[in-house]
Formats: sequence, structure tokens, C-alpha cells
Amino acid sequence: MPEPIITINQLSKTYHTERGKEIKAIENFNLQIYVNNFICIVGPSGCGKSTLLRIIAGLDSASSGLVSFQGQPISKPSRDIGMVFQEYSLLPWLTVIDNVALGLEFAKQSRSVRLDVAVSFLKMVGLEDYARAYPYELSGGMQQRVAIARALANNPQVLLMDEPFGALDAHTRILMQKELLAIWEKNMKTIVFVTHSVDEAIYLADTIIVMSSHPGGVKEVIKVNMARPRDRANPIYGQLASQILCMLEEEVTKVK
Ligand SMILES: Nc1ncnc2c1ncn2[C@@H]1O[C@H](COP(=O)(O)OP(=O)(O)OP(=O)(O)O)[C@@H](O)[C@H]1O
Repeated sequence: MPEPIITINQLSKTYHTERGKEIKAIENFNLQIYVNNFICIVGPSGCGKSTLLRIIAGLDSASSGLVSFQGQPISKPSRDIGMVFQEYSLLPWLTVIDNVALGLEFAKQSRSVRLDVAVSFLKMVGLEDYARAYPYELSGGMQQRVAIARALANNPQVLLMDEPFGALDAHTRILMQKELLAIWEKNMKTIVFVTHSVDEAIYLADTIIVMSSHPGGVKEVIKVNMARPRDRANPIYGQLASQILCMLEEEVTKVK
């Protein structure tokens, strides 16, 4: 059995609000993530999905427990772990290519080398013709592809994606799912992808983590044993979707 690339052990996170209230966002969360796995995390609103990703990214700290990358505790952001958010977070005053090259920290590399790398990732997401455009000239889906290219240009070993297609229309979202899978298959990155869409999770994931709520934990770990590309018309797809929706409903009604 290979070593996990990310290990989450007994993770808990409690926030202390300015008004002195304690919010237990995550409690006793355990998970092992293996190289090249595509993990999707689903769970009711407020169950701690973004908190979990932020802790894995080193953007926030655990209250207790341990989160490690290749056996080393994660304490700060690193180039090994990239993140893509729902909002595209491109810098509006930079061209598309400069946005992608921005993250490249090849301190000793010339600008032309950085731009060459950026172009190769823009090609990967099909936007090489827009290299000199500004973000406002692009659609939402195109901007998100730039954000993905920017994250990949840093050559992270793990890509964390927090509801990255949530703001897209249904048609663009399906195209982006296909594109992301193609990129993943070409690059074989470990991906941890948060989504509210059960359909999206089944389409993308090797493994789906269903989170329990208040505080967030692992409710169920589901291996998706369906050949890719997944066929939404396959009855197993529908059965799995209704099974996961039932679990989520249980969690939502538990809170009420
Ligand atoms: N900075 C913060 N200070 C206080 N409480 C916070 C903070 N960030 C998150 N929380 C609380 O922690 C819990 C988990 O929040 P989080 O954003 O991780 O959930 P989520 O599952 O990503 O939600 P959603 O699906 O709605 O985006 C929520 O109750 C939220 O109010």
C-alpha cells in the first residue's frame, strides 16, 4: 500500500468570534488521500468544507489534530499545494498571460521562460489565443480556466478546488468538468474538489467524502466504481446520486 500524500488525523477546528462565541467547524476529521486520486467533498452548507481546504492549503491552522503533506505537518502555504476558488481571483489589471505567469516563482528564470511556461498552460486550457486579453474580456468559464492554468503553472502536487464551477451556467459547467478531467488525466495531479453538486461529484471523483454537519466530520467514504467517461444515463449513476442525496438530507434535517 503506498503512503498517502495527505493525511488528516483527528482534525478539529473551532472559531472564536469577536462576540466571544465558539463555533466548532470541524471535529475529529480523519482522511487519507493518495497520489493521483480525485477526491470530491460534498456536505451541507456550513459543514466545514472550505475550512478543511484552507487548513490543507496552509491558509488556516487546526485547533487540534494533524494535517500533513508527504509526512510533514502543513503549517503554511507552499507551492506543492495549489488552490482554485469559486471566484476566479484574477488580477484585472494584468493580461491573461501575466495572470498565469504571476504565480511562477522561478526566481532565477527570465521573464521569457516564465511566459513560455504560461503559454503552455494556456494551451492546455484552450486559451492561447486570449493570452493578451484582460480578464474582463473573458466569460466566467474562460476566467476559471485561466485560474486553473495559473494554479497548474506552479506545478503543485495537490490541487485544491473550492466549488470552482459554482458560478458557471449548467452548460459551461459540464464542459469544464470534462476539461478538468482531461487535464487531470494528462497531468495526474491529486485533486481535492469541494462541490455542492452530487451529480458533479459522481462525474468527477474516484472517491466521494460525504461530510456530516455541525461540527463537520466524515459521514461516509464512497468509492465511485464506474468507468470513465461516466455516463449520466447509467442507472448506477442515478442510484448513487439518490443514496448520497439521502445522506445529505439526513444531515440537513439533523441541524433543524
Ligand atoms: N472566520 C470565521 N470565523 C468564525 N466562524 C467561521 C469562520 N469561517 C467559517 N466559520 C464557521 O465555520 C463553519 C464552517 O464554515 P465553512 O465555510 O468551512 O463551511 P462550508 O461547508 O464551506 O460552507 P458552504 O458550503 O456554505 O460554503 C460555519 O458555521 C461558519 O459559520
